[in-house]
Amino acid sequence: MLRTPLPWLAALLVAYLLVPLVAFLVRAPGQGGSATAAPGVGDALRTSLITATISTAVVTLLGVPLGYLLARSSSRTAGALGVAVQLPLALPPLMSGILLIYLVGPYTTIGQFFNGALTDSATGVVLAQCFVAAPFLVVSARSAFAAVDPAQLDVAATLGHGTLSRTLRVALPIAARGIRAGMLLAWLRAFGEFGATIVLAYHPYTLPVFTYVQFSSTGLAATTVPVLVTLGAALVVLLIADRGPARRAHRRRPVRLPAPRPPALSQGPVLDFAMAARLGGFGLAVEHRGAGRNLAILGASGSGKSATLRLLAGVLKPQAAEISLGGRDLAALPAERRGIGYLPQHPTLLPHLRVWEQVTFGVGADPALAAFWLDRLKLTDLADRYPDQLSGGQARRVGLARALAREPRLLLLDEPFAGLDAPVRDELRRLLRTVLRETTLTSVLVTHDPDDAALLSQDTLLFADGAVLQDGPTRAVLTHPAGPAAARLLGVRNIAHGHVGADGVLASGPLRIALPEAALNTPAWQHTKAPTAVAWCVQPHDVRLVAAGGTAAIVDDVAHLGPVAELLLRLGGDDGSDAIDSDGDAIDSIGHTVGHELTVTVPSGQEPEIGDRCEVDVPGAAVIVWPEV
Ligand SMILES: Nc1ncnc2c1ncn2[C@@H]1O[C@H](COP(=O)(O)OP(=O)(O)OP(=O)(O)O)[C@@H](O)[C@H]1O
Repeated sequence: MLRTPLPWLAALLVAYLLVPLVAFLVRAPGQGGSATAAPGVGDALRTSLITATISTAVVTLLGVPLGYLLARSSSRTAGALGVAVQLPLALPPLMSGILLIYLVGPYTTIGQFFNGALTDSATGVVLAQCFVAAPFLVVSARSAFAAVDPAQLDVAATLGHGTLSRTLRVALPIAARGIRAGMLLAWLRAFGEFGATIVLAYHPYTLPVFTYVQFSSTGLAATTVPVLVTLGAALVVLLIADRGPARRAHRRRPVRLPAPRPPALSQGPVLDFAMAARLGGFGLAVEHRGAGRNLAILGASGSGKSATLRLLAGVLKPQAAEISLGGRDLAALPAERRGIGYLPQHPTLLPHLRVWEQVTFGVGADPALAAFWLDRLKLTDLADRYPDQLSGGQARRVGLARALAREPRLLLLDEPFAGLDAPVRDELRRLLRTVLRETTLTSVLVTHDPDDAALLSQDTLLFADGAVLQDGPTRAVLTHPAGPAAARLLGVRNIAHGHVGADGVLASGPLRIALPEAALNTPAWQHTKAPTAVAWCVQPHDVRLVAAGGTAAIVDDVAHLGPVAELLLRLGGDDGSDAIDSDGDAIDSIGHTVGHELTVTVPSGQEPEIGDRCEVDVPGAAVIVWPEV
């Protein structure tokens, strides 16, 4: 028994559409004699086939650019235009014909210019068909172009392709399926057009007009042949369209790779930039003065990391920008002339190209160099594959090979490991580290993971809400974050508030930590006077469990993380001292006996049980303190 009414509803519509056809086909043989009563059917068929094909060609030629422009523009004019061009769909075709009379009728300027040849002629038939069929093509083309990922066009720009080349080699092939569907609809609509045609061009007869004339002069029986012919022609076109282009892989020969050539090694140029941009309500201002060749940008989601890369790539318009790469000003150049390799967040391989065609897609890409990178990135065996035959990690590697095959001066990588599982991520990270070391490439890597920064950069820039929090050598940034927000971005677990007394002792909840002289001998402390309100942090692996002489704590949780166990300790036991939550803000402990929480890691096997009492020591040398502002 069917549990849903959906099949019934669908079956009802199918029956409604097909039963008249079946009834006609059942009765048609009995009216076979009427075939001789339709002597003009051949001419009408020819007229319909020719005019429908010409109309489809015309609306395709004009409608594809219109669909492209409508899809790419978000202006109000484009929106209004998009609605207006669909008007013929809403009008009864007869009225469309009447409207056309006002444009090309024999008494209009255009009509007189052509001596009335635009009506009652094959040209008139084409004009009528174009009017009613064009919206089908425009709407299909617009949706097809709207589905093209703008990042694919951005990447093509960074690969050296100008506007026309991007349209023809990226947007058009990707939208081709939708455009083909639109062409089919337009052809069928033109082939079946009656209302506008009969007003604008009664002669020469098209099949629908011929059928109508037969019906009104001789009766139903005389329509059998024209209806059969119309059905046959439409069926043939539908079958041809349904077959589509032959499966691409079967048509192409296997790729023969040229002998590989390694990249020429030269010292990577120094990158400096200062840029400002506005994205809707989001403002971005970022500056970096490079020391190392490889920069990592770390920041929370939505902080402006990808926007920074897009500004560097030249695919996002800045309010102001200075970008100097080895002393050369990039900001004045369009994306296609910046000589940049850009890997956006999502793989942006072109669905119609095989791996080999992808990696040689860039303008000026050297096939020998492409072959080298295919080999180095372990892609040689995949050279014949299409993107939908690759895994996520393989697709990222192809994107990387494509960027490298043009020998870029600067490589921009937007979260290249996002969404990959741990082994694939580790392999790709190792490969990338090797590539950066071997090529002396200058690079900017956007990531959420401090480990990526540690492995793949010499400089790190921390980012929050569109502004720079900290910029400096990676080792210094990772070990000495400039403030609690920077520490939080780097994944530091124990961040809290407290006071440093004149004796240099940090008091925070029940903890008393003697700070070394060096911790307070920094520029940040020069204008402060004890006792000073501070924020502070310590890494879990720096905190020690001690047998005696430490701060009392209770084990609240134990997580086993392979070689180490991570403990969540509640400090102060049950003495009711001020509590500090995990974000570092003091919270009222009235009614609770919760102490200051601390996360600690110990070698696996040495961890206590949940609920155990223990004592902890926080070494002053491992603590970072920042005066509260
Ligand atoms: N085309 C746009 N129009 C309006 N706002 C935008 C546009 N693109 C990005 N934004 C906004 O700009 C801000 C920064 O976006 P961006 O993509 O640079 O963030 P991100 O740091 O890379 O984040 P994630 O790590 O999640 O990728 C976000 O608030 C986002 O909503």
